[in-house]
Amino acid sequence: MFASTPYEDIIYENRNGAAWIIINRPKVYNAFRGKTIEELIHAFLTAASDKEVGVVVLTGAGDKAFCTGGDQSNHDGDYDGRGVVGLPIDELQSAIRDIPKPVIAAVNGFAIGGGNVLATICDLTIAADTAQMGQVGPKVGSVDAGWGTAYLARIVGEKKAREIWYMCKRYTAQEMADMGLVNKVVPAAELEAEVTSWCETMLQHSPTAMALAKRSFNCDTESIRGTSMMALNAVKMYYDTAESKEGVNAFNEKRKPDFRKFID
Ligand SMILES: CC(C)(COP(=O)(O)OP(=O)(O)OC[C@H]1O[C@@H](n2cnc3c(N)ncnc32)[C@H](O)[C@@H]1OP(=O)(O)O)[C@@H](O)C(=O)NCCC(=O)NCCSC(=O)CCC(=O)c1ccccc1C(=O)O
Repeated sequence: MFASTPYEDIIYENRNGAAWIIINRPKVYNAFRGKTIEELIHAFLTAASDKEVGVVVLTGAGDKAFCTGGDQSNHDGDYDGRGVVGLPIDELQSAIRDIPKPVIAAVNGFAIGGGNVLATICDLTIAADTAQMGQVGPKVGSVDAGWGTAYLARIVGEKKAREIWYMCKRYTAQEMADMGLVNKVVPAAELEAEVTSWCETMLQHSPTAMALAKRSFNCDTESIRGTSMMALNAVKMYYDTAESKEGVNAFNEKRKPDFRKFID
């Protein structure tokens, strides 16, 4: 029996002790706006305090995308919500890291931009063989300098992390598994069953031991939270520039950006 909570941009289901949090904006490839982030924070905090929940799954609705980051149609220097850049993205990232339960990213399609950062922060990542993952920030006038860069480097190594950000290529799920960003790749039709099976295994384990393990992993990279917060304020100033806006406008106008004109 599934218990569910009504939200507008996400779906929340308790599936036998696993909270499934599903970003439900398939028309924009599960890009997030302010409301989406607020609902995701609420859902993660709900799962954190629910004694019936032992593990959390983050995924996207439909078969096209896990999450493609900020909704570019709602981005004009600020996004449309609260927080430093109009998205309380820092609070969501902290919620995923801080809840004392494992979080699995079930990557069912594109995990791009801020969506790729969410998959990076989750404890585990299981991806469909059809998924494509990568960064677009420098192509669209943005950067997650903190969790998106320094923490990514802890996972895939400095050279690969720099390649991901500087080249803005799309990688297959298998390429990301080879780099260490994905734990397992499965045929798309088997993603839900595979994730459910990992949840069932972890639900048999001691919740306190699991929580202590997660906290201890986090300790080692905690300073990156400070980098992220500082960078968010720098990114806010960057979002107000014509150079950043050129990236957003180019994406929305479906053309290549012209950044060279901003060289002094
Ligand atoms: C996902 C793509 C690679 C898919 O490409 P393709 O197959 O060619 O399809 P498209 O025609 O491009 O897209 C299909 C359809 O979806 C719409 N769409 C896709 N992504 C978005 C989006 N993010 N916002 C709005 N709409 C989107 C697209 O317009 C099409 O709609 P139609 O109506 O059919 O025309 C490709 O689409 C792609 O690269 N998308 C990513 C775009 C992007 O720029 N994402 C934002 C990156 S920046 C970001 O996420 C920052 C937000 C943030 O979290 C943050 C802020 C400040 C500091 C740190 C962070 C942080 O990242 O943590």
